[in-house]
Amino acid sequence: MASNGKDTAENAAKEVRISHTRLRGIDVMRDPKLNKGLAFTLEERQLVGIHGLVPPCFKTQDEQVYRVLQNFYHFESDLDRYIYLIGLQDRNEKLFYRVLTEQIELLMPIVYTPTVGLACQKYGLVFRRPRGLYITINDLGHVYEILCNWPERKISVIVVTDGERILGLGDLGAQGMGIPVGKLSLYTACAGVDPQHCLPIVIDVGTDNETLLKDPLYIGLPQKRTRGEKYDQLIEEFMQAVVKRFGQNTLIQFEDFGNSNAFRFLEKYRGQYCTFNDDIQGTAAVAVSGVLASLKITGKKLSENTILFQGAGEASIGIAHLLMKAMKEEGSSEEESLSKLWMVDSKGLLTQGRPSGGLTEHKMTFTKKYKHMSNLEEIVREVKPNIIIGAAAVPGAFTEQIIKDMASFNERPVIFALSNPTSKAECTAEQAYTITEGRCIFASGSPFQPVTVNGKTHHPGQGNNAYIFPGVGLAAILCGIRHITEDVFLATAKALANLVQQEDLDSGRVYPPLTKIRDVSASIAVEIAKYAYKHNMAAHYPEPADKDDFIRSQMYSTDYSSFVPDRWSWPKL
Ligand SMILES: O=C([O-])CC(=O)C(=O)O
Ligand SMILES: [Mg+2]
Repeated sequence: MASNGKDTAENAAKEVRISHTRLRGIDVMRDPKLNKGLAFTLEERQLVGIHGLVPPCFKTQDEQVYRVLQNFYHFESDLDRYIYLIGLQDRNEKLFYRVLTEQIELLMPIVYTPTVGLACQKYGLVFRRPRGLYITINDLGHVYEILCNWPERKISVIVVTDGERILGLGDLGAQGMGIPVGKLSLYTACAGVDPQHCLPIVIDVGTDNETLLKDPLYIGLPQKRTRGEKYDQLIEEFMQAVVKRFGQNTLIQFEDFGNSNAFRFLEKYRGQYCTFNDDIQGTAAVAVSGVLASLKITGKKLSENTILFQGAGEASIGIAHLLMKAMKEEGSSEEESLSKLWMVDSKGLLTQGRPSGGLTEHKMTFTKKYKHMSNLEEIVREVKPNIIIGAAAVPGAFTEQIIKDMASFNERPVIFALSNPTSKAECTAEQAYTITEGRCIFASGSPFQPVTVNGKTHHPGQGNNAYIFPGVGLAAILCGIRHITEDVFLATAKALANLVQQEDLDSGRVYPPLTKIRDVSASIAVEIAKYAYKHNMAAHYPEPADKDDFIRSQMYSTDYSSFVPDRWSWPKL
């Protein structure tokens, strides 16, 4: 794997990275990609003309990391920590990624869920420097020109949102920008995708959030959402413009779109572009992986489980379809698989012709010929699931009674409270472990602290798509995968489940620890690369013989580059 940037003799002996730039003087320090702060050597300070602009002392990157962490701990609120870290990202990118990579467990809850959710809600206040690209409905007909304004020419991955369903927090309009920014930080921290090749984008078509519309600090178009044909035209123009500007192989990740748009665009674009929807497919892969790993504890076959979903939106529908695929591989018929998957939405159990209505096409697949019930506690008692999955952002939906009942008809009940951020979780880790007396297999979308019950400490796993998109994306970029199929996500779910160790299972975790996420993402990328070449899905040739070596060698290094005199790239003085 790429070096973690420690300033050791061992690293010094490795290749020296060289910065080529025509910038000189203060501009070098103002460029976060080049800036090294106090780590510029005396020679470099003289060479680029910043001697005297930096205090006369020299620090290693290790020493800088120490200072960053001291600052980090000094702040009292997570929002302040978020602002500090984004500030660091704006000043010194290598240092930011070095700290994020090394301290992923500590910092991921800040740059990602849950704090990023709060940051989006307060984006007007948090806003310092713009990051990412804003394309509005008023730019219809000019999207390509806006993409051309982006300073980088080579872009490998775009995360795009229209802000309509930010985590479980609802419509945050243009303030949803925090999400693509956070997701792309993880592309780099978890999978080593060069930050220069990442582009966060907000499609701003307005917001229906009345509070934001009245908020003088709101950063987006202060108008109601444009929907219908004009909106679709903008998305269509955007997709075409991306390919025109950055090429056919640019990976476009849809993130936090509203339900019907998310499904529509996935169907429309999946066969045409290199694209996926993280909330449908990424979440599906991570949840299915958790379920597959849980089988190692329960000793059951997948198809022997009855699975109940609280929610019938992007996540639940995506998970259910991927589970069906996995059950099919196990030998179950479609009918048998469907009989194991039960769904509840805000109007109750999905039953055929239910009086409360509200059955969209996607939900229809999962309706049962069954009496109609609307109370989740009642439904749980009736259906007696082995696995219960919450993904509707209804905090507290898994009541004490539900958790108790799950523990009464299962030796090891599987309880996944996947809604984000933490405030939207269906139950807390503490509730799940204490009420089931430590017997449950628990995972949550946002992080929870370990819980000790009867002297045994349980480490809840984080069933978050962060385990999926960086690795899948890295493989897609490096192999030039044309279209990302459902099979890729099933292969990813299996690859992730296979990385779960016995010691993880023993500590109650159906995911590898977050501290290993960089290695996990690389391993997933290797598996997907093998899969892609085997199934003729990769456009980049020649096929690398040693995919492990190839993938890991391409990962971004957080080591500083050196500035050396370069008679070709330096202007005459
Ligand atoms: O961002 C996250 O933590 C997971 C996710 O995609 C969502 O909740 O929408
Ligand atoms: Mg999302």
